[in-house]
Amino acid sequence: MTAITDTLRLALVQLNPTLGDLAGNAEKLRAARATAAGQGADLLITSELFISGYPPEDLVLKPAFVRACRRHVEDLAKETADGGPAVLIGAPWMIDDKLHNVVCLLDGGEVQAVRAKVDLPNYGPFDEKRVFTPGPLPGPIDFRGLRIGVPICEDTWNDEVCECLAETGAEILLVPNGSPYWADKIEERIQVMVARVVESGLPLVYVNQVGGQDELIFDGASFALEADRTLSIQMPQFQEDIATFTWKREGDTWKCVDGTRLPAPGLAEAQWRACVMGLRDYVMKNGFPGVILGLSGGIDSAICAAMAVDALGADKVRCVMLPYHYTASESLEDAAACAKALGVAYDVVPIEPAVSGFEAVLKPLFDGLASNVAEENVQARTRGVILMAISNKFGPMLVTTGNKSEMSVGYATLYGDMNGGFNPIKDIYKTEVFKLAAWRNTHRPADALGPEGEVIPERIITKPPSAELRPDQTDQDSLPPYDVLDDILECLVEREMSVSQIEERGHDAALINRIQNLLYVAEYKRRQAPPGVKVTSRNFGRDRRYPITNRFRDKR
Ligand SMILES: Nc1ncnc2c1ncn2[C@@H]1O[C@H](COP(=O)(O)OP(=O)(O)OC[C@H]2O[C@@H]([n+]3cccc(C(=O)O)c3)[C@H](O)[C@@H]2O)[C@@H](O)[C@H]1O
Ligand SMILES: Nc1ncnc2c1ncn2[C@@H]1O[C@H](COP(=O)(O)OP(=O)(O)OP(=O)(O)O)[C@@H](O)[C@H]1O
Ligand SMILES: NC(=O)CC[C@H](N)C(=O)O
Repeated sequence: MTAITDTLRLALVQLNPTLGDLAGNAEKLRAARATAAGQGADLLITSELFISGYPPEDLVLKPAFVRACRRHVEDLAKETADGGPAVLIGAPWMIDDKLHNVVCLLDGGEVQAVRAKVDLPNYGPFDEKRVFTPGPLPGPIDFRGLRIGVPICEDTWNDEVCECLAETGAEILLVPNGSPYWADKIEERIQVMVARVVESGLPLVYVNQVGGQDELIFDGASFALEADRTLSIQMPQFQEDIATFTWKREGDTWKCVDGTRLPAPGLAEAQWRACVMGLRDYVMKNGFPGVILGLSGGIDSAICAAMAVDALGADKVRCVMLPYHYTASESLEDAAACAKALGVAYDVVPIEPAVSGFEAVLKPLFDGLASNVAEENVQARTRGVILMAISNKFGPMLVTTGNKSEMSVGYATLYGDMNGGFNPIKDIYKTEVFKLAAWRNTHRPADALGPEGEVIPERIITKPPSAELRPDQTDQDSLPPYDVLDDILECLVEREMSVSQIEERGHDAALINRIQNLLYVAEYKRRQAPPGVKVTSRNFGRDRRYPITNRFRDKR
């Protein structure tokens, strides 16, 4: 092992670990280390809590799990006796009977140093104070003569830890992250990291996890900032990568001399790829052979089918059209055209006999009563029963297709179209669904498994949305136009604005009050809804945790 005097070959390892698959994650690390060794690396840096996967949530409250994580890290440490690259790897770790979120330096056959995370995030999707104890303010770690500062993710979102590392002699900041994606997150991260570089005067290397973990998407996009704030490395977004770069000592600072910068995708592509990655990893990591979904000829199921094909390939996606009396002939044509464009298996299963059966059974109870939402919901639930039967019989997971606008106002039937295991568009408002569908018809991301060209027939995008649960129904019979609804919802959900603030944007006060009421009342439905991909700064699920029983209404 040579001392690091003037040159450091540093491998940035952004990989997709599977939560809880300790042996699998350790194997991934071994393979990455072999690759990095081939690239001449002295040191590998991986993402936060790499051995367990991030975020492990309450799994770390199980002592057997924490012990197993440690065993795997100690085994990996022994393997560094081979004189190859050293490793910075994260793990849940007991220190003096307290559980910490740490990074270990593995080198020369041993765990050379352990650093605990100081700043435990407890907002938005994060809940770390619940399970971890904060560590003391750290000093640098001596790595073969180089003093490396290793703040862990949230430690860099405030100034204290990096300042302490700089004051105690760190020469470079190496930051393992478990930083979830949401729209415009790359810019947010870079802004925050630039502030740390300016305050500390140190170069900073930022390595993030890749992959979907339940609701959260980790988008990689690791990067490095020079001490003068130059962005010298930008790694790919939504993709695993291992890349080794050379850092040279220049005077009293370190500079990357061979950095490369890959352009990040634009917002539409990023949102699409996040939804696709979330669905793919949910399905694959939970061991499903594929997915099924009800394809209605409407836009929500069409976009979900396209995302599923991009995620898994057409041979793993089965679509079922379940027509009833109110299904327009255009819907049958559009669903068939969409299935054909995507190249998926497609069945038509009329629900009339099953709905008639329910009506006959209910007749003695409902006799003489006008038909209403009860009968409408029987249609949605009949579809749900049939789709779940296919899922049970053949094994694929049912994809749930409700967008964020519908999830907000409860415009979906419990145990009907809310059935399913996972929802790729749960955090996408309806107006964005239209835009993304049009975007995908003209763009195909490099890692998409679906075809080029129009995958969502134009008429599905242009016709008025309808649940087709009664004659001539459209969504706008009971909801305002989606651009109005979505603006009000975004103000209420993402920005927590008051009714009077929203009114100042030009919306009608009575309408805002009605939407607010629908939003609060639908909390019970959201608690029973399947999880889905988070792509905004505030999703339903991990982020927004409102009470179900709640009499508060903001009044103008
Ligand atoms: N706080 C609470 N905690 C627990 N349960 C609660 C509850 N409040 C009501 N409930 C129960 O929930 C049930 C009512 O909910 P649910 O049965 O779902 O029915 P509901 O919400 O009354 O009706 C479904 C609505 O979604 C619309 N929809 C359906 C299907 C597709 C689409 C679309 O285009 O995407 C739209 C449909 O037009 C209708 O407006 C009742 O049994 C009620 O007792
Ligand atoms: N005729 C149908 N055949 C198959 N699936 C259906 C049918 N009608 C509804 N579904 C399923 O139920 C979901 C909710 O459908 P609905 O038509 O009520 O409203 P939506 O939210 O506007 O969805 P979409 O835009 O997909 O029609 C659909 O996305 C689809 O998965
Ligand atoms: N794991 C963490 O500490 C992540 C927190 C950080 N603010 C982020 O979103 O990137």
